[in-house]
Amino acid sequence: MSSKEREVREDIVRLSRSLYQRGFSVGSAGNISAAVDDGILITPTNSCLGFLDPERISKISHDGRHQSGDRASKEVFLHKAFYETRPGTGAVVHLHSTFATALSCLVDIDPDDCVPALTPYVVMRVGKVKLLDYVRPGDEKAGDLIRALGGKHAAVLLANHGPVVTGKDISSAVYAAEELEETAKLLVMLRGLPRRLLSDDNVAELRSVFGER
Ligand SMILES: O=C(O)[C@@H](O)C(=O)COP(=O)(O)O
Ligand SMILES: [Zn+2]
Repeated sequence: MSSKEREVREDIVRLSRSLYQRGFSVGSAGNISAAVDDGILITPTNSCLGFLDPERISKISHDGRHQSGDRASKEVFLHKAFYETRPGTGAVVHLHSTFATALSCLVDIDPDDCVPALTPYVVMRVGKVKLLDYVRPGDEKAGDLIRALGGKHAAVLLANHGPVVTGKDISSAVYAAEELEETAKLLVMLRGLPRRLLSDDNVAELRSVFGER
């Protein structure tokens, strides 16, 4: 195993533990993957993000075949679809974090922009979030839904399930997932209040200065 892969495995363990300890995931919910030169590392199915063993993390080839470690997360199709369609994706984080999941259950959110631009940081870190139709966890159709986005979104909400967020590497993806969760919390807190969103010009300025997610 290359020293780079060893480092990525340690990063997955460390950041997953941190997410678990801060309540971004509970029990065995959620899964995290990261690209390495010769495949994709992904958390094993039914594993707890708080207690991962770097040696037992699953490794699959780019075409989805199991290479080593425990059995891969059942959401491997979802993760693979992001790597295949969004160039520059180095990691994918799926959580059941409370507020983002709450948003994914609301009937009146805009499916094309379900996390409106409340603050600059969510625009910079997360970008426009698409709501994907409900499919059973582990259903291969989730991969088709991601592929149909053509790589345009760095983050999605799976209806009645939770967020999936990508990044160029594991820490960027985790930070973006945290930002999405905090923004979802603000949106839920502000429901029913006359909130002010960033204007289209504000968002355009952020995208031109910091790039589009
Ligand atoms: O919600 C589910 O069942 C999955 O999406 C999940 O979060 C955990 O599945 P595994 O990664 O297969 O444990
Ligand atoms: Zn899930």
